[in-house]
Amino acid sequence: MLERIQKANDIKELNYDEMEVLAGEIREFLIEKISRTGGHLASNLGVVELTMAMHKVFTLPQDRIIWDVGHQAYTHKLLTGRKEGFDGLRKYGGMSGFPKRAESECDAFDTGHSSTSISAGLGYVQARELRGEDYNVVSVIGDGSLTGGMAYEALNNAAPLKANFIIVLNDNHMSISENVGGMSKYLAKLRTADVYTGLKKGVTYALHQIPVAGDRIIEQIRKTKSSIKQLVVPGMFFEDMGITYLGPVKGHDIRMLCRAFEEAKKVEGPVLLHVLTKKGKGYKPAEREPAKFHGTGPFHIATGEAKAGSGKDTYTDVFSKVICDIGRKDHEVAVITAAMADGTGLAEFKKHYPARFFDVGIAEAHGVTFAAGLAAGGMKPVFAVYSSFLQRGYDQIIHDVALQKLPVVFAIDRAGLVGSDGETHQGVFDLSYMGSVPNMTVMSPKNRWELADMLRFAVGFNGPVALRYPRGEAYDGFEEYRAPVVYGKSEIIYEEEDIAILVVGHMFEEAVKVRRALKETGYNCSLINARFVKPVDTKMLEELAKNHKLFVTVEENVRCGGFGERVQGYVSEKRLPVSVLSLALPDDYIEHGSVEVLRREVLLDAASMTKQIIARYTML
Ligand SMILES: Cc1ncc(C[n+]2csc(CCOP(=O)(O)OP(=O)(O)O)c2C)c(N)n1
Ligand SMILES: CC(=O)[C@@H](O)[C@H](O)COP(=O)(O)O
Ligand SMILES: [Mg+2]
Repeated sequence: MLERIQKANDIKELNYDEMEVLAGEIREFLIEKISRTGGHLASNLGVVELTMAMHKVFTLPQDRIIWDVGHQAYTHKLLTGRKEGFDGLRKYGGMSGFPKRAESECDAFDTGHSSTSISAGLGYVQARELRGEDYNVVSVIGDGSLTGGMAYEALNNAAPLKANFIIVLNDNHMSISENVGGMSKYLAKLRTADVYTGLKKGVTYALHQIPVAGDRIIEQIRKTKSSIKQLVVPGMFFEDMGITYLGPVKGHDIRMLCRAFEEAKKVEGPVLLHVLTKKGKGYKPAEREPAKFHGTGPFHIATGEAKAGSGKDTYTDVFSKVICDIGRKDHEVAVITAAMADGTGLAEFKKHYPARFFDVGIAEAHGVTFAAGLAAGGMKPVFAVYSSFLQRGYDQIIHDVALQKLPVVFAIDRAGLVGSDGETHQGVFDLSYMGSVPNMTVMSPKNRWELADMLRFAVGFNGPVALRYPRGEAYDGFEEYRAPVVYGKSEIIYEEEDIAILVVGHMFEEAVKVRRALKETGYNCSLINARFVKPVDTKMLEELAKNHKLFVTVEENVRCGGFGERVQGYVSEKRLPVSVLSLALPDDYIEHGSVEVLRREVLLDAASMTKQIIARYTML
């Protein structure tokens, strides 16, 4: 069947029996391809039938499907003529793992971060109405993504709409790990609505049989919060807002899904179609461990075991161990994650100290202010969060944390280039956005030992601290360089003259190679581990300026607002007699690919940096 799908809408030629065969083939295809390339397996296996039904009922690219997060859009890519792209999935120059308008006209909106789909869909709907156009708009949001505040802002805004807008709630009761919170509980109730409704109808009937008193009881219940109506009409939360609720629908039954979409199309106004799916459906290891197969590297299909892995600790592993140790000794330390307990390494803390572990859902902005509240209440909160997701909390960082000088530690994981997730996930802005906040201290470790030392320093510090470290294996070189962390002080690794490399965090490993290459070519070169990006160690700059002609700053962050600009600013302001070469990321978005390849592309690999330094030095 898959052979018959060459382009968008080809699926319309298949009957339901053929579609069922196709669903099986798609699953086989996805498992086979992702076992080689890695990718988001479990979520994609869960939406095979849902995607097929949408492609059967709607016509692309006229109709617009907006995928929340977009990590589950693989079947959509397959059905829109991108089968060949799967060999290069998430590789440099290859197909993205997320929807991209630049990749296909069938991708209506670029995503990667969660909870945006209803807002974007509503925007499309209003544009359609204003321009007098005629097409369907379907936003597909998962139950995990429905924990994000933006989704509610959008539902609130969509409720009074008079025109058709279809919101699909893909409910597999999982975020990356188990979903959390009140809405998740509510959805669990809706999931069993059939049984529940039947039961309540029975209760109502029985009450009616009681002469006089029965009717009174029903009336009473009607007035209370748990009214009969609430019990017999599933989806009341949505209905009461003015959003038509349809469902729950079995998400692996193609016929039923198609019927439900046909119904949804007829509704005048916003309609929420509640679809129940199973994460990892059709691949036993993923069904058993959906969190492990949410995003996976290459694996052996027969066992589900990972193919690669050096066995070395990642920076996340180091953070995980140290924060547990800190939490064991200091009972005022509490940790927060925004639905990334596994990814940030906080799952271990949860096991040992569940009362001081908080998963706030995919709600980074709330997570920041919640941390501020914890700090104001006397706790020492550590919010472990990916760099790109923390972008969501910028105002909260300023307004709720830094303005009040509250001691919140931001353990910023996935800082720098993250690789195959691409533009939306590269953690390349945090030095700029954190550095621009008054009262914020910004630091980054050169190796695993320094991450441990800095984390202890940060937790003991009386003010907000941003501690950033990257995805991947922790560098374990230079263990002997472990001078105590002192506020605002950098660390001299090699002291010479002429050229001084001042490096931020994990780029240290690359800078060591650069210095070696420079030495081999006959240059003198000092190497300074910046440690603090804010405040910059200006005393050190003054000292270095006495016998160096060139400062080279190295950081995996955009140049704009980064460490290099801070150093350059100080040098200009004080008229220090040195040139500054800032090696950083360009003012651009960086696509997917391995970190190694991407660094070469942006000239932040050791060889390219060495060349740039020599070129600049020779010009002096
Ligand atoms: C703002 C933001 N925070 C965190 C993430 C990481 N993340 C990606 S998918 C996901 C879970 C989404 O759950 P759900 O929407 O239910 O989709 P499912 O994987 O269950 O299909 C999370 C937390 C993200 N993409 N964006
Ligand atoms: C889709 C999404 O946002 C996450 O699944 C992300 O891909 C996780 O990245 P890591 O693999 O770095 O944990
Ligand atoms: Mg889910």
